Amino acid sequence: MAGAEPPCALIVMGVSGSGKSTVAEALGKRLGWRFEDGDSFHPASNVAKMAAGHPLTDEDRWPWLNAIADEVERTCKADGHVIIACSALKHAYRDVLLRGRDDVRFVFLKGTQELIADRLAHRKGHFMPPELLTSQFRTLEPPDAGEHVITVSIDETIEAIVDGVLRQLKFGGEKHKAMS
Ligand SMILES: Nc1ncnc2c1ncn2[C@@H]1O[C@H](COP(=O)(O)OP(=O)(O)O)[C@@H](O)[C@H]1O
Ligand SMILES: O=C(O)[C@H](O)[C@@H](O)[C@H](O)[C@H](O)COP(=O)(O)O
Repeated sequence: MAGAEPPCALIVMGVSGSGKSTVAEALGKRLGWRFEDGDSFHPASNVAKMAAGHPLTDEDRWPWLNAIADEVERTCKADGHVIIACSALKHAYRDVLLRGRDDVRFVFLKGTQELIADRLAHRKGHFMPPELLTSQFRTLEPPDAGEHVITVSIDETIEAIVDGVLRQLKFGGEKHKAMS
């Protein structure tokens, strides 16, 4: 079950605009872990579809999720560490990402649609149209405690969010700096 072992991978999850890329990158810097943006694992067809304002289907998402799961598996098998930003909206998606591993932890960025819509309205240079936020919330199945998830409110500064995650992970950045 996820969470029984010290993590080799963290997956920062939540709807579009919840702050996954920003938080995951900052967390990666603090931990000395490699950061990967899940967006870069999408086939071009998925990006084009979202950019045109259409939500992805499960069929669109399986290959993308499997590509991210491959990356997690490769890293953990090589005794590396990685932090990945990936929406991981449904329970079934998170199961695909985990592949039964117990050394991968999810970090759920929780916030209201109102706050996230406001952030998306100000985000520049991203393919994802803010109009897809409603469908993201409709698709979202918030993780439950059995998924060993760390849940943090996004209504904080990035630094406070990162501190909160590290506290809940029960380690500070220093100890893990050399482990990337
Ligand atoms: N805690 C925060 N406080 C203020 N702005 C934030 C915070 N987290 C993210 N942002 C901003 O919100 C927007 C969405 O964040 P981003 O990391 O791109 O989200 P995601 O990767 O989940 O789509 C960006 O413009 C980012 O700078
Ligand atoms: O499953 C999905 O519908 C998409 O993957 C979506 O959840 C993801 O968020 C996009 O890649 C947009 O990118 P941002 O999350 O960075 O806005």
